[in-house]
Amino acid sequence: MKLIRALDANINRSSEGLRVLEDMARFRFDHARISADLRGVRHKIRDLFKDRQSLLLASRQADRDVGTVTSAESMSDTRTDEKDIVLSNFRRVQEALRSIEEHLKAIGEHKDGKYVETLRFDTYSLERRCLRLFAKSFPSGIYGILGEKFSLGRTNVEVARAMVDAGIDILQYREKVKDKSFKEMLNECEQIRKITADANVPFIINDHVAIALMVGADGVQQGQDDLPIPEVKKLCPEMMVGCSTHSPAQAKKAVEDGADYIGVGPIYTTQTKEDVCNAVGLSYLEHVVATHDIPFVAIGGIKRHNLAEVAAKGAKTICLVTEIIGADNIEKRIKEIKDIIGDV
Ligand SMILES: Cc1ncc(COP(=O)(O)OP(=O)(O)O)c(N)n1
Ligand SMILES: Cc1nc(C(=O)O)sc1CCOP(=O)(O)O
Ligand SMILES: [Mg+2]
Repeated sequence: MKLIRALDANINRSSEGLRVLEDMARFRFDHARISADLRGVRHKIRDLFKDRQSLLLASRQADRDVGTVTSAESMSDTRTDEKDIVLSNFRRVQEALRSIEEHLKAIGEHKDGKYVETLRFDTYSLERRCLRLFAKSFPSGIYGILGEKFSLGRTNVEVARAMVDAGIDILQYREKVKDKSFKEMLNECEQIRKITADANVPFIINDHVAIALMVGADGVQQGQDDLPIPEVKKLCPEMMVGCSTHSPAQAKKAVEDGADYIGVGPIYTTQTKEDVCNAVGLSYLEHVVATHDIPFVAIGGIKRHNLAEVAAKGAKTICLVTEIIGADNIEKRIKEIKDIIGDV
């Protein structure tokens, strides 16, 4: 009976921890999928013991639990940091599942013990997914975009390395060279993923959702003629999904669709993008600043000579494509840009 009592306590402990995590994913991060997956683990534990409910209840003797004093005096009630709450609840759940596993084995229920072990492993990957939610914030500063056509003969990987070394704040892989295969792009993105991950620089992939998933990118960029944002969010629930917009109506729709950030442009005339619409000017930027809370990046024709006016309008993240990748000395160019932004 004493072993059953330990099982009962740990089933409750794991369920309580999972419920806290579920609510955190659901209400704090609006993340339906992670919340549902956590609920799935909780239900699987309950289902495993549903035929043993009366035995578990009969074993329960909370008033005689020698551990209640210690747990009431523990530091858990002083936790305030959200990440700390997530981490400690995962610990709690994993320890409880481990205890359930061992006690099931001790009463000869090896198969069930093994099953609980798989649930514990599930919680490790859920923990990684939850922690990524805290990292999903859009940086301010310089947004760099790669593209070999404009890189003066340097490879995307070489340019990425130079940009990261110079302190780029966020980097997008955008390769429009027609004769580059998916395999080649994947290979480049794998290398750039490593460079950006080591330097803690968010890495976004333009257009190609599959490549973004395969390399574990931090985000994916979609334009008006690319995939619908709600569908991409379903495919990449833990990534930042950026939507390129060129008008107030498109910005409104992107926000409604659940984009994590929007591109706002082209502010000035640009030759870098084919079939681009006319420059929208600073007025569209002003509209976004005045109307929306969503993070955004100003883009299109931005150079050193007009950068200050873009920043002065309230753009906190600014993208310069050819001004950076077309520079002979990328490190020097990024430093010049940082100096201009720093002065605004
Ligand atoms: C940050 C950012 N903003 C806008 C775009 C343009 O995206 P899209 O309209 O899909 O055009 P292509 O880049 O695919 O030619 C972007 N890539 N990044
Ligand atoms: C890729 C892209 N998207 C744009 C948009 O307005 O959506 S403008 C653009 C190209 C910007 O390049 P440059 O800084 O060299 O002008
Ligand atoms: Mg696109």
